[in-house]
Amino acid sequence: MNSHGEQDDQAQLRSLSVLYVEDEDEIREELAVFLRRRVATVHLAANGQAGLDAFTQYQPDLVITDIRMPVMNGFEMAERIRAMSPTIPIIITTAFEETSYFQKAIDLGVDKYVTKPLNLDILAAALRKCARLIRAEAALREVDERYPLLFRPSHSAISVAAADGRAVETRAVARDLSERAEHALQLAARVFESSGEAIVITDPDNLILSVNRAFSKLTGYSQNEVIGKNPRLLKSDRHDQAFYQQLWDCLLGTGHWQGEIWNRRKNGEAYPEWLSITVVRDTQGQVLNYIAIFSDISEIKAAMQQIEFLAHYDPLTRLANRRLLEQRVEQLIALAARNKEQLALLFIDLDRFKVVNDSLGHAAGDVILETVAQRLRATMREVDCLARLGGDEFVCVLHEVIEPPDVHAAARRLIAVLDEPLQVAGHTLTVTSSIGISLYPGDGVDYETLLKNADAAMYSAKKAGRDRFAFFCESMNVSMAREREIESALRRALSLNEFVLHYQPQVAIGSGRIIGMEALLRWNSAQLGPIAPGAFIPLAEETGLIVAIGEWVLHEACRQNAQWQRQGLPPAVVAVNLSALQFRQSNLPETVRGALQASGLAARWLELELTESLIMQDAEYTIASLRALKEIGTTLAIDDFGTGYSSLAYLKRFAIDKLKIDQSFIRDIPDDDDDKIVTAIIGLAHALNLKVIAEGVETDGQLAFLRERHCDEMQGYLYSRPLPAAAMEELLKACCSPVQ
Ligand SMILES: Nc1nc2c(ncn2[C@@H]2O[C@H](COP(=O)(O)O[C@H]3[C@@H](O)[C@H](n4cnc5c(=O)[nH]c(N)nc54)O[C@@H]3COP(=O)(O)O)[C@@H](O)[C@H]2O)c(=O)[nH]1
Repeated sequence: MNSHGEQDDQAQLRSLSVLYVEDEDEIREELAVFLRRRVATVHLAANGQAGLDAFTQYQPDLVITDIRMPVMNGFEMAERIRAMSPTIPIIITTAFEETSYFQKAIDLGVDKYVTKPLNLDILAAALRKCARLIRAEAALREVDERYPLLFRPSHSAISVAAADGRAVETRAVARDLSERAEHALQLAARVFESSGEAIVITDPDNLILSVNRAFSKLTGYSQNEVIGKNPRLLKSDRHDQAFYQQLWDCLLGTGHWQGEIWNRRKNGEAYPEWLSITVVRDTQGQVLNYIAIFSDISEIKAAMQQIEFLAHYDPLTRLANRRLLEQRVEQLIALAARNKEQLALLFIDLDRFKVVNDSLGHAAGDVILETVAQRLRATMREVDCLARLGGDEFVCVLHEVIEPPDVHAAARRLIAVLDEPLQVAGHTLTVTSSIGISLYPGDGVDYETLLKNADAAMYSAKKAGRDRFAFFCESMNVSMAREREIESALRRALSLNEFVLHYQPQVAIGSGRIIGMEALLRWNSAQLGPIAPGAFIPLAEETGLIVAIGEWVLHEACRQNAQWQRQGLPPAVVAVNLSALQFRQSNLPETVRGALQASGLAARWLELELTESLIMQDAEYTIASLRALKEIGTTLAIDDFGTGYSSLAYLKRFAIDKLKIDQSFIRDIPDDDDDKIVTAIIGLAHALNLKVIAEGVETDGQLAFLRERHCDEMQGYLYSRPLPAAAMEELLKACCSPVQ
């Protein structure tokens, strides 16, 4: 037997339960130790009757028994066991070598006869043989169950071994199945024909005798085309000679082989199949037939490949996913450590992707991500590892003799290629990116640390204005940790009622009267203390929390303003800032209407401020959205005017009422350049029939300048800082002190 078969036998043995019946205590205990090392369970009995009881109770797979024992001898016990279980292997161990004993054993269908004193090697071989018998029996049972009565071999054999290993006698024991009925054979033949699995029966020379319909369907060969041929006509080129050699060794050694194999259909297509072959032998052990049963497993394999793909790749971009990235980076780290080289991990995050995704829809977002993946692939070397972590986050790992100048160059290349405009859903968009870079081994020696540090560097690139890259340095982790802290407190702030609004008066420059006020959000965190808007509003935007927060601001500003009006205070417009994400919510008009209805505030007392850069991002969308807001009756102002790139053509089409000159232009008045810009903005607003307000007015000189240029309104510390509601109320009560 080949060693593979021996291993199979031993494995089979390890799963078996054995009943050992022996009246001599010493021998029984000694052999029990030997058996326990080889089989799963050993049941012991001291005589035939106890053995019979144990057999009924435990239903073991194999019985080893002495013959001469008190109460009931081994033959009688074996006979009764055989009556209950005709195929169970039985090994007889005895000191008696008389022929009558052998004859009796043969009549009983005993499988092995091992003489005492016991030679443990011979007993071990007998056990292995029985294990093989059990396995073959199981395989035959399987065939038998599927195709009843058709392929059942009709023999087993007994061999008798003496203590020195010499064969004493071998005889065939018939287990004749001839009584199987004619109608059962016909039934089996029908099963054969209608089986969904392909079946091939060959003769001892392995020439095809018969195939069923499923065979023809699967392979494309008709019965006539294959009868008399060797099944190797199906052979593909996917396996070497050693594979087939092993198959045949196993088949002839154990009587059975099953496994996955690639074959070829008549049309030339290779396909994988699950093949199970059984050898049918006659009573002399001569091969009668080979029966092969197989099914096409292409679909199962394709499904498995798909699962394998999904486990390691991002289905949208077909880049490696987070799991595969981690594996690859760990391999690259090991390689770099061996070769004493550096690695660079580039963490790439698209700027304001969420805004685009929310406004243009997820299908457009997917197109952007696919385009980015293509561009990254085209820009990086084949050897570099590229992955999508999820969302709009990508990672690129540069390796093989990496020095900082190479990394600079690569990062610059990536920024440039991602900056190029792309076409999505009929829009031309520019989606910039921010890149954080960590280096192995300087910034970390394991995947987790390198990724975390590159993430911190990416964050810092974003903070520095986006569309750039940054190398990691230790201080970044500190500021990132602080931001994470703020972010987690921010998620709870609304439910904890930690937000309030302050109001900054807006004043008509001509009359000096308060005509409005800007509602400005303030957060007093129970956990972190007061947090400046500049520190949490960008975070709220990045996380999307701004939508819920912004809705709260709208409701609160309207509620407060309506309440002041009900108190009889002079009516004033309340201006509320809308963030980009809020503006892109398709239900924004409903939200605004809801806030007005809930508070009872008339729409003309609510002004919505949108930044110039926001409304110019997608001007056509803006035109429609502004119109929808305008229909509600609110006024609309463009905030931070002068910092974006407005198109005059669009400005004329936007349903706006007011331009708000950015405070950066006011700050340096008098300054030649800024003076000119402010003058031009005022002129433009008036030319377009729009009001104009200057924000950040801090000095009398600035106010005088604005008054001279006929700027309509002003807002700034000169008149008042943003005030809590109670202070603003007092100011409204004191009613409009004129500007000096
Ligand atoms: N989406 C929302 N954004 C909001 C909301 N509330 C505030 N914000 C935005 O946060 C940014 C910072 O706001 P804040 O710290 O409140 O600063 C405002 C004023 O305090 C400040 N200001 C006003 N006058 C002066 C001045 O004379 N000098 C000076 N140095 N600063 C002054 O300007 C900020 C108002 O800016 P703007 O909105 O552009 O009019 C800021 O961008 C807010 O927009 C909110 O509820 N939602």
